[in-house]
Amino acid sequence: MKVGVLGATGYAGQELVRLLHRHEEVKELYLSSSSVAGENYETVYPHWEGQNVGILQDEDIPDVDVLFCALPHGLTAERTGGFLARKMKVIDLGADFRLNSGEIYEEWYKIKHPATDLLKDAVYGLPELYREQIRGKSLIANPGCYPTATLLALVPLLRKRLLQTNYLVIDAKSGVSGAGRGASLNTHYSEINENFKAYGVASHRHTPEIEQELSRAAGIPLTVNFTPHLVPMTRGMLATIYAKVSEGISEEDLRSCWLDQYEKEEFIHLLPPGTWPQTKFSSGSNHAFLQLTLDERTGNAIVISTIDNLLKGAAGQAIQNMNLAMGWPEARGLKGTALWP
Ligand SMILES: NC(=O)C1=CN([C@@H]2O[C@H](COP(=O)(O)OP(=O)(O)OC[C@H]3O[C@@H](n4cnc5c(N)ncnc54)[C@H](OP(=O)(O)O)[C@@H]3O)[C@@H](O)[C@H]2O)C=CC1
Ligand SMILES: CC(=O)N[C@@H](CCC(=O)OP(=O)(O)O)C(=O)O
Repeated sequence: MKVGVLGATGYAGQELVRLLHRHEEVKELYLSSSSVAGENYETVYPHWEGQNVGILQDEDIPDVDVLFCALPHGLTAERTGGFLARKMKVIDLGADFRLNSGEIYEEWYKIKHPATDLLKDAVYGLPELYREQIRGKSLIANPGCYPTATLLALVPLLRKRLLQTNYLVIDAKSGVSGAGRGASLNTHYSEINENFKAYGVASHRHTPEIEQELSRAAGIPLTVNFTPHLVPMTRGMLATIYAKVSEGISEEDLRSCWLDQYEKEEFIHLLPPGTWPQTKFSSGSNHAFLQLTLDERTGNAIVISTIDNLLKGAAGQAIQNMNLAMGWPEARGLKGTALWP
């Protein structure tokens, strides 16, 4: 099995390399970079010293069986038609194929979608919710990290009509690695350390992605209030969600709906009542943790989920998608719990 990674020098790319390097099916790995082709991978990431990962190639990647694209949005879609014509399976960790509509993409991403004709061929790659559609697919849109944390919590409940659709509030926090490796004013040390801030308020690009998938689950168009925050930690994501339950629905109904959906899932864990998700439960692993309560005074459910933004929120989920697309056991190469403490 030959695998390629475009954007291998980024944070999501590096996590892919870590997972692919130990994946038993992967025999040849091609790593590419637009800025440092010709360098050893260890030069970019010295912690890879002695592992012989190889030399970074330019973006003219050879034919591979599976190609992961871990590039900024807009750069993958323009080349995807060519990759598919060469019979490669493409898994895009960016946002280019997540939205069904080129117009909505343009509205939120502020660029014209480079390949709207391919949108209908893409599947939204959240395995626990769309497993059968992903199997054998050639073009997979790996979900965003905030959408992953949100959809895992809400989609089963909306599918079963246990929540009202007119009040969904998603208050989410991310570690700074979610913003990638590139330096920026908003993410450098003295802007982040001992600081905590909201950003993208009522305007974040993940809003239409969350709304698209929740509307699909609910069977009617809905909107959400979604507010992301940056917290002074490196990795991890925690979403606290407020939702009004449907008439007569109890906490037990919500829990048993989750149990029906997730009891056989290797990576999704329903915590025992009273134990609330912590980002460290997921850190360094592909596991997600969920908990909820029904606040009887307000009639609102409070739902909390946590994932590692770089794993279940990016590279880990992408490997799950590769395994499904190739017909291998879904957890191959993804075993292991979080680093603790
Ligand atoms: N970080 C996260 O938690 C998550 C990230 N994602 C998505 O995954 C993708 C990669 O993200 P991430 O690894 O965090 O980002 P990084 O900024 O860390 O990496 C992006 C990589 O893309 C390459 N690249 C190629 N062309 C360009 C270009 N024109 N401008 C900038 N970079 C370029 C760069 O490598 P080089 O210069 O060597 O070519 C760079 O290392 C993005 O679409 C992101 O939104 C999705 C979910 C979570
Ligand atoms: C902390 C932080 O900056 N996070 C990123 C989301 C990372 C991600 O999932 O981005 P894509 O949808 O582009 O793949 C952001 O808010 O833009």
